[in-house]
Amino acid sequence: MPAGPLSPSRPRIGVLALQGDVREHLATLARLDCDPLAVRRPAELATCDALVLPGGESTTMAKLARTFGLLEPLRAAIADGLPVLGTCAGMILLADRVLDAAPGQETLGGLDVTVRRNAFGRQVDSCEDVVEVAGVEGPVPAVFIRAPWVEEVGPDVEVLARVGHGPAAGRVVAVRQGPLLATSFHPEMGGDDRVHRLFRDLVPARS
Ligand SMILES: NC(=O)CC[C@H](N)C(=O)O
Repeated sequence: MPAGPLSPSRPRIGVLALQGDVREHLATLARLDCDPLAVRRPAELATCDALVLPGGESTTMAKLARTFGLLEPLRAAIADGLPVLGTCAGMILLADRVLDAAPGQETLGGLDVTVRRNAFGRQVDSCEDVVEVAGVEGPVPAVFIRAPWVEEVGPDVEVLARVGHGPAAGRVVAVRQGPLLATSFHPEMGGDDRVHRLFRDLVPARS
């Protein structure tokens, strides 16, 4: 479904389009009942009912967000309760605390978690797995690419998924805090829309 006019019921869901796997998220959102929009400017962000922070490189995205004058508007929108889905680098951008951050690396924050960048180590730079995600029926395909994991969660954060087996078994890879949802993996690459649907369901209908 291509981006169309705003309707009373179809929320506009933006994808931060500075770097990373923007197209995959837009394609996934286009299959849901919403109006997807690539967001590069504060004026575009202001029209969104929700936002996806894609996977890519969190340091680059944060620098570009500052260059494009988006860093403060994004922080303000999150503080104001904008529903946000952060995947992989997007999870890092949402995190309040980052371990193994690049020197001077900035985040948007809002999600009361500590994440570790590139946590799975070099041997498992990228891998495909399945995880059980609370709120989704049955296993969800999970593509991990130089992925972070969540090391600590604050009291208001709900753990939605953990790695099921292997050396990283038990590591937290999906969380939710109110309207903020974050995954270590790339749900937009697994050919499965259910994590995006879970997020879509957090977005209030337009009034
Ligand atoms: N696939 C990804 O988004 C990788 C995230 C990347 N390692 C970072 O630190 O931003």
